[in-house]
Amino acid sequence: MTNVLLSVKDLSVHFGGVRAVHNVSFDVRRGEVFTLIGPNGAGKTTVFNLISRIYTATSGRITFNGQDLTSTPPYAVATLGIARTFQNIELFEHATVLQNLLIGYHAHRTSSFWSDLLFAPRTQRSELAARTKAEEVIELLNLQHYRDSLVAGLPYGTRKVVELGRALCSGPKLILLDEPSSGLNVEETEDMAWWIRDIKDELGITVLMVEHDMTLVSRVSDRVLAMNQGEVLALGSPREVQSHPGVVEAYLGTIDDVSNLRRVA
Ligand SMILES: Nc1ncnc2c1ncn2[C@@H]1O[C@H](COP(=O)(O)OP(=O)(O)OP(=O)(O)O)[C@@H](O)[C@H]1O
Repeated sequence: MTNVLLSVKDLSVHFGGVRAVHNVSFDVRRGEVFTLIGPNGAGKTTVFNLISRIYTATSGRITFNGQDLTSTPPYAVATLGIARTFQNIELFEHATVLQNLLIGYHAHRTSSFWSDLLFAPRTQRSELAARTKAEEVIELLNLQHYRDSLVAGLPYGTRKVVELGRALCSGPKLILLDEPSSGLNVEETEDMAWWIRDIKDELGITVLMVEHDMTLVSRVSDRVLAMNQGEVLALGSPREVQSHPGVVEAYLGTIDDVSNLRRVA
């Protein structure tokens, strides 16, 4: 088994005259936290949309766990073991936390209409497994207090954790986190750093993250890829990338490093 879980090679997508992503290549290794940084409009979310197959690449190749993703339909991407959270939280607002987590478990599994209708042993086993997984995630993310609360009534920071939980319930090999700290205060961002570490260390899930908060990036990332105007600027440890002259210039042009960058959402 190769050490590389996700491989992106010479990836490009152009929208009319906009080169949103241009000749981008990187590998994400199994078990690491790999983070994409870059100023607004750099192409980070577009890379996520290409991996999730929401967008189709103009050229290039994406390989996940040895399988070519380039022409895989979006629903099949999830069944291969890729889960995702969004910049704008996507949950069922009028369902409880537990119900959202159960949906997260079932969303990417196939089931038989007759088996479900008759609540056959196979369906019963699946329900039990879903419940066990949801409880495991509730425990991991400390959501016990909110298990039966409607999502609509929860504070933003808690909803963000529930969305993370929903993604974890699908049992992914790779989780894509799109700006996990956006909208969170400093304390909630610290908690998020703990969850990301736990996801990696306790669950062994590989994390690919887009993030603007450089404190969070430095705390959790094994490697960082900086992008600007659709292209790769630098790749390395958080420290190496933050002090890379091209990265500093892309962000602000004058400061010594980008460590105090925290985007106001
Ligand atoms: N569907 C689309 N149609 C046209 N242009 C697009 C589309 N999606 C993205 N773009 C353009 O591609 C460029 C990269 O956008 P993208 O959202 O990937 O940047 P980003 O690095 O994620 O920025 P941010 O940090 O602000 O979220 C932008 O110029 C954007 O306007």
